[in-house]
Amino acid sequence: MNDKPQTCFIGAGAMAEAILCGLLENTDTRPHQIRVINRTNTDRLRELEQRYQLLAANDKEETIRQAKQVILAVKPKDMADAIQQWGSCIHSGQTVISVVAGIPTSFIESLLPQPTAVIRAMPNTSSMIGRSATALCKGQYAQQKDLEAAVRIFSAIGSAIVVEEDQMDTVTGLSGSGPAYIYYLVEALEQAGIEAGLSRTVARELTLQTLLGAAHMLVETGEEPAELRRKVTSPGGTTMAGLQTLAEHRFEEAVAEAVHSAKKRAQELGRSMTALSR
Ligand SMILES: NC(=O)C1=CN([C@@H]2O[C@H](COP(=O)(O)OP(=O)(O)OC[C@H]3O[C@@H](n4cnc5c(N)ncnc54)[C@H](O)[C@@H]3O)[C@@H](O)[C@H]2O)C=CC1
Ligand SMILES: O=C(O)[C@@H]1CCC=N1
Repeated sequence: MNDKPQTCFIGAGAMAEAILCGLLENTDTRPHQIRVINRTNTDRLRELEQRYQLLAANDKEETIRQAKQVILAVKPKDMADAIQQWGSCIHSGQTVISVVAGIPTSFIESLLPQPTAVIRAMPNTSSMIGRSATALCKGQYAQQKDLEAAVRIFSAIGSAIVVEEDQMDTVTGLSGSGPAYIYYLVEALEQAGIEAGLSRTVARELTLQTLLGAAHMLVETGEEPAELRRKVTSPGGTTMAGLQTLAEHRFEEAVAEAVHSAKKRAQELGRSMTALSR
């Protein structure tokens, strides 16, 4: 068995786990081909290694050097430190894939010792079950084949779509953060059901199946969401009353503002990093 790491994660948090779990479940990547490195939390590393049967990265520098892909999955504020700490082990024969919100490929390239292929990706936590919506773009040294290899990785954990880098912050606000908006909606629906007299179990079951049914309707019928919404809404009926209340509470504006605020935050994170490196 060739024990050389194919993929080395720098950062052992929720996102690294979601991606590695997806890779193991949905591709032919084997546990011995993955290594994970973090800063200090060895308990967390042992937990991931045990849970997914990974080999430990005993010599961290050598592990990074040997990996075909290095996936950067640290918090944006830790990015500069992480690249300073590990960047000297990264070389031009590798591809660096960053899932870090807001951080431009040019920033990563500028801190690496050699011109290196950098791919920026924005997945979401549904990678855990092979259902991420990921958008990707490439930096100045990455070739089409590097982008395609990254697309293959993320296609294995959901859908993967290539965009221009100037769209990545918008993507972050929409599909990177998106699962949280949906969970918030689920919480709100459930809570409303409970307050109106349903048991928690009944409210949960009805909410989840409604969410799943609506998602499948969108995918399987291919109809426009507005058209599907129209079909639920009988004139003078119950849905119309509910939708009117949502409109009165400026539902659409609230969602648009949420995406916009998340995008703005991604831009701020990017700018603060770029300023730090000057
Ligand atoms: N959570 C999400 O839904 C998504 C997160 N992202 C991005 O993924 C990145 C990671 O997010 P999470 O996994 O949620 O964060 P997290 O806080 O759960 O994990 C971050 C990990 O980085 C490690 N770390 C920090 N500094 C390090 C260093 N110098 N060397 C090695 N490891 C270091 C920490 O020990 C920790 O294990 C963030 O940049 C975020 O923007 C992207 C898409 C979705
Ligand atoms: O909240 C965050 O910053 C990360 C990026 C996209 C989703 N979660």
